[in-house]
Amino acid sequence: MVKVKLIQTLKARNKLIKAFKEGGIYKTVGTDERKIFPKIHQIPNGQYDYYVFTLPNGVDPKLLKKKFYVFQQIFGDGVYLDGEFKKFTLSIKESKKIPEIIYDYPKLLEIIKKENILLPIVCGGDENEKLRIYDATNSPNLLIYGEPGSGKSSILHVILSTLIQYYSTDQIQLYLADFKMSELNLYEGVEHVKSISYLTKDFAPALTHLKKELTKRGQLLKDHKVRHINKLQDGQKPPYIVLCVDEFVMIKDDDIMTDLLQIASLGRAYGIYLILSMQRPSHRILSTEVRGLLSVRMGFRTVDKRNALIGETPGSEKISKDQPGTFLLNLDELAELRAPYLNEDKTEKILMPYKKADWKNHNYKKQEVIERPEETKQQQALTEKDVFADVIDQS
Ligand SMILES: Nc1ncnc2c1ncn2[C@@H]1O[C@H](COP(=O)(O)OP(=O)(O)OP(=O)(O)O)[C@@H](O)[C@H]1O
Repeated sequence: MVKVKLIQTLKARNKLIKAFKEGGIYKTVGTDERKIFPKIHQIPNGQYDYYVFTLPNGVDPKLLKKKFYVFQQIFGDGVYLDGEFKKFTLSIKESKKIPEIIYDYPKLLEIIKKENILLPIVCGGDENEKLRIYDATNSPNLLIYGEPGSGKSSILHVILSTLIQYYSTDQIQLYLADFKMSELNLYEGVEHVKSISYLTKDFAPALTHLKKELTKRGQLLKDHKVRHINKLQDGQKPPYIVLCVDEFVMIKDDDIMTDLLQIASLGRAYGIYLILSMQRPSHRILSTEVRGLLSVRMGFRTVDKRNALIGETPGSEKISKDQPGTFLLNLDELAELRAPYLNEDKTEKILMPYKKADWKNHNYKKQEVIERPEETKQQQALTEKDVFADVIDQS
């Protein structure tokens, strides 16, 4: 037994030396150009899954970054290097290899009903293929990010098409924005969809409409002396609204951003929920204010550790390219999941029965025309304080 362990340790050590050799990570001394490799302090064993080593004086630490691909070639995609000047840790993460998850609506429905979920956001399955669905009425605003090809579009189809199948048009309305003009056009014609904006100039009026809707809903809650639309009786309850913005980073207009944040900050009580998707989380776009509003993150494979940290799913940079659709869910705690896979063709088939020939884009405008004039006058934005100041909480 001891002998087996010794052989494994030696093998692991030789593997790292091989990487040092192939990457030229050593210094040479003497006329015979003897190689001095980094000093290895820790080797993966049953207890640790990482190496610790220090560079000999005179070896440029930048070399490690430059030759990182050599570590990847030898240890695989799950390898990760941490350290700055001399001491480094090389972690070897065995990917959990969650098998591909088939999109199975009846199975999802069973879970939604069993767990009594009001606004179901489907996430995916864990290594035991146990499916996770959370309730957006508790965790209202979601951020999805990851590099191209990591599985963002597929999860959006999973989330949206589940909501479309689960709810009638009286129960949910979707406002979509697709600034890449590539992912969401297949939702055109679906009766639940009120608006699909491909340009920010079309999106601004949709947000203005939603702000008016906030005001109306605020008044409704005030009139009924309740704090959440779920507390209203059936028949009084307005539909849930899901606002989904793909490539949210393309919003360069400050006014639009302000409107979006206002909707997100008040949306929870009013039944308006936000889903944002982007490739690379950055501090510029994810300001402290935006981050404070996001209650859930789905971090698909990110280009590097920095992006993963900004998004708040540390480790999503280590997700293997061979496992598209795998992501870290940050909701209470971090969990590794794989989304069910839905491509465009399958989504198109699911959506077919919900498409209407007389569908018009931005048809919320029609709603506004039939609004009574005294309602339209009261359009200044309400704050939560305005609405609840004199309300006795009956919730
Ligand atoms: N959940 C999944 N399970 C298995 N494979 C998946 C999954 N999601 C995506 N894939 C695979 O990865 C490919 C890319 O997925 P997808 O288009 O969703 O990525 P993306 O992050 O939206 O990329 P882009 O930003 O370029 O649009 C798909 O064509 C599919 O082969």
